[in-house]
Amino acid sequence: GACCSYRLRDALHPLWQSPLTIPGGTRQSPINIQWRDSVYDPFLKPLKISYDPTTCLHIWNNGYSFLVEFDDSTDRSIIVGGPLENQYRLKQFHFHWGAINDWGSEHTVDSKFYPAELHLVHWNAVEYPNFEEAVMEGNGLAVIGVFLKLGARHEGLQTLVDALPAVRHKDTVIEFDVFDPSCLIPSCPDYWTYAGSLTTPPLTESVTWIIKKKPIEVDEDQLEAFRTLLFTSDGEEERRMVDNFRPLQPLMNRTVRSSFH
Ligand SMILES: NS(=O)(=O)c1c(F)c(F)c(-n2cc(CC3CCCCC3)nn2)c(F)c1F
Ligand SMILES: [Zn+2]
Repeated sequence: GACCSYRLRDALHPLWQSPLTIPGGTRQSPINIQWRDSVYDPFLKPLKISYDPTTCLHIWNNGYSFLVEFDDSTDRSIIVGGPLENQYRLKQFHFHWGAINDWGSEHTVDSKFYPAELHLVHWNAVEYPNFEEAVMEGNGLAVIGVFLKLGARHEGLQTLVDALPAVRHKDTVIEFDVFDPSCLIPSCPDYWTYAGSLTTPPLTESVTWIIKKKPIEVDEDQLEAFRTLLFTSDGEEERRMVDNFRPLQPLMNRTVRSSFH
């Protein structure tokens, strides 16, 4: 009947083609972070981040976002502490952004969107043999989320922006051999944390999310540079890579904890 076709049409988001809500999903991402409902947890440790810039490998356009990938064959770029029981290895980082500055982030804070959001994806190499297996386990991944807001030009981001024309089309890649992503993470230690999922296929419920309270500032030209990328391969009809964020998911029976009062 009309109702179920409406639900089905509504659930198949054009970008992902797969259902937007995972049947039986109880810890899906992204979510709205209601600041006053977050619970201060005094037992949360500071997050320790140690990246080796020479583990950077390449930038590639995978048709959802542009990913900067790292050599995760050793423990040279890791995070530990915070809400995490183990240390996690950096695998890649990427961004989500909007067609205009009014939206673009995946998480929201008190229902406010930022124009973009950075995700640094790490996996639990203590307990699992590789990233692909870790993606399927409840404590397999840890993703640091950093909001981007419109403001001053970000010099560290500019080296990335300068490389984007070379990965304009889907499935293009360029070598990117030295980059320290900690320059993209605010020095303020405050974060929220909650149990969630990948926001792209396979949408598995394997992510401990660590969302930094403080955004980084980037300027209009840098956001516009993201919007010059394409979802499409060379030779296909061009579709601009914008609005590559998943809609908000129900909080269900979850509490967001804060590392700060
Ligand atoms: N937004 S997010 O939640 O931070 C986020 C992530 F956490 C990810 F892990 C990925 N991810 C997806 C794959 C394909 C793999 C292909 C082989 C099977 C495992 C997935 N590689 N990394 C991702 F694309 C993404 F957007
Ligand atoms: Zn992401």
